[in-house]
Amino acid sequence: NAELEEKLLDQTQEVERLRSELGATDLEKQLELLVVENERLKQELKSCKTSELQSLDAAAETCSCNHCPHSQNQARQRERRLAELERELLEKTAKVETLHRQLDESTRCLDDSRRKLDAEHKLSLRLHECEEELARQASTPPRYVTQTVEVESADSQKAVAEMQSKNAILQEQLTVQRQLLRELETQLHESQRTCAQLRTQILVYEGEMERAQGQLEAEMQNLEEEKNRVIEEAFIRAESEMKAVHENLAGVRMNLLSLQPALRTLTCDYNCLKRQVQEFPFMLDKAITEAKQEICQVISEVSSTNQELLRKYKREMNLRKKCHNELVRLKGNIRVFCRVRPVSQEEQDSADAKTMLSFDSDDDAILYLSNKGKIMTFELDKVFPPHATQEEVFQEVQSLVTSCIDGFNVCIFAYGQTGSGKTYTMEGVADDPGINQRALRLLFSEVTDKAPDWDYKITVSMVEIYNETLRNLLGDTPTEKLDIKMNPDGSGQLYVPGLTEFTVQSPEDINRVFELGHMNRATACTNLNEHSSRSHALLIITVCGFNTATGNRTQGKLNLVDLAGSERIGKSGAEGSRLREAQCINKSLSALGDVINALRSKHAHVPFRNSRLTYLLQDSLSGDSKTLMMVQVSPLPSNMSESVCSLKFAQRVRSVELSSASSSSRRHENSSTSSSPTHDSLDSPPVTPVPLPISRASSAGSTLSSASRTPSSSRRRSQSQLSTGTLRTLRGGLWET
Ligand SMILES: Nc1ncnc2c1ncn2[C@@H]1O[C@H](COP(=O)(O)OP(=O)(O)OP(=O)(O)O)[C@@H](O)[C@H]1O
Repeated sequence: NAELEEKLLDQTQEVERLRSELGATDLEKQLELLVVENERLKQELKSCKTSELQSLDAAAETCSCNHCPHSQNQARQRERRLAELERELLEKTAKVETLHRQLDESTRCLDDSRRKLDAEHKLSLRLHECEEELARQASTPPRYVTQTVEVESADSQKAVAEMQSKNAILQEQLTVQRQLLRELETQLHESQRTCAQLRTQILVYEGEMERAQGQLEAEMQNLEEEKNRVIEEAFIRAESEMKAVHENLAGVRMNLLSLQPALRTLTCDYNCLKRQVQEFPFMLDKAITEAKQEICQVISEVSSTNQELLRKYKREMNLRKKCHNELVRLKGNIRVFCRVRPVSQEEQDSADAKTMLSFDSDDDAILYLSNKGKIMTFELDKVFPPHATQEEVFQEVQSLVTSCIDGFNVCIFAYGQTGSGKTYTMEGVADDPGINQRALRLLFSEVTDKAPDWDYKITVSMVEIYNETLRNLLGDTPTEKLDIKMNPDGSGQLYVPGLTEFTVQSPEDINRVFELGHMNRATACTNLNEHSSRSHALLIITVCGFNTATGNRTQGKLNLVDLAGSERIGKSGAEGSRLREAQCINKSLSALGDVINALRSKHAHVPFRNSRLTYLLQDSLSGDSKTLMMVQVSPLPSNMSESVCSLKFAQRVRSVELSSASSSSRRHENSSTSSSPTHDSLDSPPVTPVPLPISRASSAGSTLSSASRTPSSSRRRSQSQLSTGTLRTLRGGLWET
């Protein structure tokens, strides 16, 4: 037990030593100091940075050349340096944090050691109690004898055994304590080593911080110097600028002194102007009143002049109309031109190329024809040689075309055998158009020129007559057959139900009309060339005018007709459909011949109704209408007999005087209407009696401006003539007389 006590004492002392050693370590103090120092450094760096930035800002403000690249460069360098210092500080802070963590670890170890020491302390207390117990027991008087007895007694043996067991427990505890002590010693060593390392690191950091501080101070020194220099420079510059400003100020003062008299003059002028402006409204009112009076006077003068001019204009218009009518009367209402087509390239190569036609160089109305050794002379109104251009031909017909603007009905035929150039003259080719296109364009440009005094409306219809059947070439269904009917309104006028009338409002519309007409004509047949030779093509242009100044109205109609080929196909022994075609062509051409013959012979009855063609053209063939027949002639010897026929027919037609026949014919045929303009007195303008308006939209269809009422007997006569052979009528009537 004594030995045990001794050992316990030693242990206790050792524990005490260790406790004193571990109780207040320098490490904790040093770390605390280090943290405080670190904080201080941070604060210092922060304040240093702030003051540096402030001084830089102040320097930049005072320096007027803060855009100077040198100072900008320095500022950038300083900023970089500050950023480096900041980075270093951050690194150090991180290291301090690591040290903190290590210190925490050590503190935790110390806490463990403390807990173990507490347990040891408790054990030592317990040991102390045991010792006291032992001492107490030792102080009791020795009872060796008794004890011997007692030893041998069961109680003493029990007590010894208990003591021994207690002793064993204490021994065990001592072993555990020793073990603990050894561990604590190891930990202490470890802590000491860590402490030494931390101290070294702290020393290193302190050195680094000192170095950083030194750099910072040096940097601040530099910045201070730089600031002073910049301030100095700025001061010098400000001084020089101030000097310049002073000089300017002196100049401005001088100017101000010299400007003062000018200002006084200007003020005077301004006052003067102000007075004038105040007076201006009164002057303006006065001037306006005077101007109004003058304008009223001028307007009344102009209006009286206008009235006078209008009266003169009306008188002149009447005079012009009269003169025109007189001219037409002198020239004859039916005019006949002849056009000889050129020999084509293919024909030139053949043996038939030799032309039998010749022209009079002094008279453009004479054509010579050599037939069977005889020279025949034909006198017409105009002969166009093969080299005549489309333009030259149109020049001759354009006065007729424009007369329909004045309210006349005009009819232009192209007559001749197949291939003699009728279609070329009327329709022309794409790059060299014929009379049709040129006429429509001319009418359009003329009526456009007459605006705004005249308000015109041009409408166009296209009709084909094939085998005595009328077809609407501008309609949606060109194959549909049209009929000529008496208008049910009792006016006695003819009309064509369903005939399309296209209003032309622009030059583009003209192209559209011809394209549509051509397309519709082509769709209804297999061979367009052949079909066009066997059918009559009519372009009907109506021009309605209204004079906005005089209130006059006019309506004229222009019929442009490309007739079917006139050759004697009936003699060639054609059969079937060709024979029917020939009969229909001959019927309509002979009816045309009959009509012209009747007009020429001043017959009381003119048989307009004998064919669709003459029936349709009735208003343009009678009265004061103007008719032009363009006889087309082929120059080839093989076509000579047909050319002779065509030219003879043309010469007979030329002698017809429409106007003289008009009165009687109109009496019988056109009792209800007249196609010619009315001849008024000198004072009143000519007013054309306008037939019923024709409208494309009207369901009733188109109206023909005159109607004929052929007596039934004459109609019967015409029909019988047709049935016995129209060809004979044509040849026997006009053609071969
Ligand atoms: N004055 C001319 N200049 C140049 N070529 C012409 C002239 N006249 C007619 N031709 C040409 O002659 C040919 C026949 O002309 P076109 O078709 O006009 O005759 P047509 O009398 O209308 O015949 P059809 O009765 O068969 O319709 C066409 O190739 C046409 O281009």
